[in-house]
Amino acid sequence: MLELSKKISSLVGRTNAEYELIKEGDKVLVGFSGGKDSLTLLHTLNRMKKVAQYDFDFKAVTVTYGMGEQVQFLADHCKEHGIEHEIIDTQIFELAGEKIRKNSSFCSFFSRMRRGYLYTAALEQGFNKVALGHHLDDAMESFFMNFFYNGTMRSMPPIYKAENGLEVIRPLIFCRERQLRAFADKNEINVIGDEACPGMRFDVKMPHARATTKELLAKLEADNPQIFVSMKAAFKNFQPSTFFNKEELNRIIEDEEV
Ligand SMILES: Nc1ncnc2c1ncn2[C@@H]1O[C@H](COP(=O)(O)OP(=O)(O)OP(=O)(O)O)[C@@H](O)[C@H]1O
Repeated sequence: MLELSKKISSLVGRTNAEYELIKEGDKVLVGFSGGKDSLTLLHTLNRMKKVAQYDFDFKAVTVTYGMGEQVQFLADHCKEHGIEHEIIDTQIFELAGEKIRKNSSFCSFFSRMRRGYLYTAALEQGFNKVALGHHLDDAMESFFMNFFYNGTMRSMPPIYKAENGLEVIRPLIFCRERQLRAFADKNEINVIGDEACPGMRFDVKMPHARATTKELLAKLEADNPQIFVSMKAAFKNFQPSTFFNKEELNRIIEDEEV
């Protein structure tokens, strides 16, 4: 078994208990890109399965995009560690065609399509949960990107129910990206790169909003090393009555009148 830091295991254990992510009898399909995040997720669940008091099943699934990706080493890696694994080959890249040439939101296209394949596989094979490897840096970057560029305040919850009935879980949501990178480095595992989306493996740069947000957060953290602790606390201490949403404010007034 790979060496998993106690910090990651206990953080994931606490997140799991707090949000009831994985429970007795769950069947969890794990999105496994081969990147450091989903790799850590896979090995954390593998360990959890061995030590947890409750029984659950999981399986790793890798979606390819029809870009000539070499993913056999991921299948070999899973086999070596006794983890069930499936590769789903798709033509997402071809479908994206025009969008990628115009460089218009191809990342979200890849992500939406990939999600679709993961959901379909989960539903067809009787899984009730889909686990993704998003971490705290992802949640914060996503929040600030939406805040600064899209006019919404939204992020990535540890658990939610999709319209198709599947529950999507993010067991690493309180882990820092650097902890996950350290896990891959320490175990000398060859991981797939950190690109924000597969199209970037070719010639497209990291999307501007993401790059700017990442940089900004890194600068702020250099000034205030506790900033992620505060942001994480803020995400649990959300006070909608202090914003401008009229329905929310009306709801509060109506509640007070009752
Ligand atoms: N090709 C894929 N096949 C299956 N699941 C995937 C694939 N790509 C991403 N995922 C899942 O979606 C999650 C989020 O993907 P995204 O590309 O945003 O993450 P990432 O930060 O690059 O993560 P990773 O290091 O795991 O690649 C991943 O952690 C993984 O669980």
